[in-house]
Amino acid sequence: MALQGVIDALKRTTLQEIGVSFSIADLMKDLKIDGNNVYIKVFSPSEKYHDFLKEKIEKTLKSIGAEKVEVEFSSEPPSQRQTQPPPPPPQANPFESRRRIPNVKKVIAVASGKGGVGKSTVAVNLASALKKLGYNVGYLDADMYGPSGPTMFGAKDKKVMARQTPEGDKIIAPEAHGVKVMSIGFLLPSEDTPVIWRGPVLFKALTQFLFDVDWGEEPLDFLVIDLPPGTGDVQITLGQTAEIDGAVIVTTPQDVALIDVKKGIQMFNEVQIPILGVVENMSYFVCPDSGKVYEIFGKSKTEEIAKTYEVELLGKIPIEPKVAEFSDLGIPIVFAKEDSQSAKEFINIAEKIIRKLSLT
Ligand SMILES: Nc1ncnc2c1ncn2[C@@H]1O[C@H](COP(=O)(O)OP(=O)(O)OP(=O)(O)O)[C@@H](O)[C@H]1O
Repeated sequence: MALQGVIDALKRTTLQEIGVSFSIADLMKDLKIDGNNVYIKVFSPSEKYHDFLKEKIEKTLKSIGAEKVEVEFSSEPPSQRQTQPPPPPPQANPFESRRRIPNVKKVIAVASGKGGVGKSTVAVNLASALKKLGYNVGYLDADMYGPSGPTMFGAKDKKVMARQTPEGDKIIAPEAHGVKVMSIGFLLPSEDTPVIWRGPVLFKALTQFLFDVDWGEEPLDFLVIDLPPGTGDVQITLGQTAEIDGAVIVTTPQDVALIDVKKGIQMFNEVQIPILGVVENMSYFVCPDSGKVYEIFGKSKTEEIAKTYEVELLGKIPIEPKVAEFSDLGIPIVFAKEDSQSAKEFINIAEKIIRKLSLT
């Protein structure tokens, strides 16, 4: 089989079914042809798509005469240095197809390596703090598996409307506390509906969420995206499809959470999203009677980790029962109690992020 014929066939094999605009050739890291036998290595960070990609590659190559097709996967994106096959086409890096989210100046993703560390609380209050500082802000709850944003913003019962535009239908983001809010939670029939997102459906829903929301007439200064916990498909899809200006990683001082911080940092480096810094949540508790500070989860090692990975520790949020109480009432602490320690910390963190992003 001729090398060029194989490359051409792989270039023609697009992956629109899973919502991406590149072809198999764009993902290719290695290709060897021995008679009618083909060995190919492709970039695919998520195992979920391995069966789909393998089947697609086999079908393509067998249709042009291959007998044996061996497919291997790599989580490393194709590099510029590869010598075999010949230099990739201009679109070789999957991150090059990233688009800017329309009508948004700066996009911030809030992530955590582990569930339950207060990522949504931080994302909601960061958006609120930016609003309080005078910016036009949107909040996108991309936690497809457990959307809590609408509750925390007191926006659970908001109706979501759509409008037709020359670029297609747009979902209009309702407003809560002056912040434009969008969440998959708005589109589910009830809070208890289990959402089972499988590969291609997830890609499509997330892409729509990222690009088809009407955030209002004025461009947003900041869009805060609340990611699901962990380092899975949503994060990778986001990294491949949208231009994110910076990521914030939320953790708690426990060792187990910190292990996941390392994973989070590595993942953002892999998907080439700059890290703005780490926020340590539930850092300490101040006894209201004595004013004594208790480090409930033990001595924090977040600073050490941040130094090792050369990321900034943006701030430490204390455990304050009011944070949870107001969250349940649908009023972010930044709006509900601006003199609380947590609210002050959130404002400090927002100011640091504004400074960092205005430099990029
Ligand atoms: N600093 C804090 N002080 C007191 N309670 C807090 C604090 N931060 C978060 N909480 C509470 O902890 C719980 C978990 O927080 P949250 O839902 O923000 O976590 P999460 O990391 O987003 O969780 P998940 O990964 O499940 O989406 C909530 O009840 C929240 O109100």
